[in-house]
Amino acid sequence: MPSFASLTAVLAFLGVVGATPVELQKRKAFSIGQVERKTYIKNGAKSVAKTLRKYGAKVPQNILNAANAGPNGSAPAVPADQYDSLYLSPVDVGGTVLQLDFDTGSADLWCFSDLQASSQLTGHDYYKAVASKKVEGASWRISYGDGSGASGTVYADKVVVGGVTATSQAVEAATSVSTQFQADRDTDGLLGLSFSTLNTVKPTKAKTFFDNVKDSLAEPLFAVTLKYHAPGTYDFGFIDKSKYTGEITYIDVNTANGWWEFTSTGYSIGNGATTTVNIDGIGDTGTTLLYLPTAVVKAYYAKVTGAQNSNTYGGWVFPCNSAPPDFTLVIGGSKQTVPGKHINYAPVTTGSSTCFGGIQTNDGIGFSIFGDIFLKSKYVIHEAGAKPRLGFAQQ
Ligand SMILES: Cc1noc(C)c1CN(C)Cc1cc2n(n1)CCN(c1cc(N)ncn1)C2
Repeated sequence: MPSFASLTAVLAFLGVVGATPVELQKRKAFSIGQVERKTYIKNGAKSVAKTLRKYGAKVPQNILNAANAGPNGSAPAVPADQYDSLYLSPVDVGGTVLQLDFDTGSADLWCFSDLQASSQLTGHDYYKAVASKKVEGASWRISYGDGSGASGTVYADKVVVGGVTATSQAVEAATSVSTQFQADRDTDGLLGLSFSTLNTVKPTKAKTFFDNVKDSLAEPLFAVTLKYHAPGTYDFGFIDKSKYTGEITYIDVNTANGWWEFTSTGYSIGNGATTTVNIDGIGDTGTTLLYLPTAVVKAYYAKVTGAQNSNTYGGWVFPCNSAPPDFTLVIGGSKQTVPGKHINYAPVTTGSSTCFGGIQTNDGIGFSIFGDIFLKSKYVIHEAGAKPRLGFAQQ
């Protein structure tokens, strides 16, 4: 049985030989102009990188460099107050720079806008909605765990974060925001970095900024460096070796609920022994504190002098001059330690000698939340792709 190659050769030969002399004379020399496809990748290395990613393969650094892939970018994450209750990053939204709270626990990019009553805009920068950019028929409404929320309409506009541009990002312009956001003159809106399945735009969900830009980045990832009482960064498209020490430990993410959800397999307090227990939770930069199962929280505060679970203050408190112990979570087999001083969150009221704990129970939430108290000592890589995963390293 002749091989496919030999058959092909024969057919090719017949193609020419099969033409009679008259037909040969009829054939004029001609060329077909090639029309460049818009999506044609001019850069071979970029094409190789795209193919490797498509099939879940790691892209070697030399190919990444040759692909001069990018644009990558970095934005600062600046504490909004002295207690790191939230972090704000500058974002160019349709030509105005707004201070947005990058939130890996939600998927809406929404902002204060000139569609709101002007009384709600005092002290804010806000998005100038342009009628020609309106997404007709689209609306959004979001509520957060603390009861705050906002709602409005949708515009397609250019958004730039640290030099990385989404040319047609769904910008969710607020027509109304809750009293908590009206009282907070620092936050001009949020930039969601969870999975786009959590987006609230109707009738058609919108994509997050990261989903819109990830294929243009050198690598489909962003890395979060929140810091204790100091500015950190959100890096897009690259891993910055100067921002962490030791090894990166990766863990697979369960995306079924739209979050960066994973399971820790245990914990320890101070220099104590490790307790093996599965703790399912979400990485969430938009949540200030670290919310854990009641048994874990009780075990922790048993080691803090004067700690009590206060009805008055709605959570675990202790004397501000206590020295709470370190707290360690086991993630992907590695020990991820939170320094004790990070767990002294803030005085319960200004000037009080009673402080509110950075670790609180996840009662009523249904899962744990690894919020800023946990994150601000870590370098956390959020990698998209066929199998999204998180990478953890010590800062
Ligand atoms: C001021 C101030 N300082 O700290 C906060 C919080 C505020 C309140 N102020 C209105 C600011 C505020 C309230 C929220 N945010 N920002 C972020 C979104 N929220 C989330 C996100 C998420 N992933 N998970 C739970 N909630 C609630």
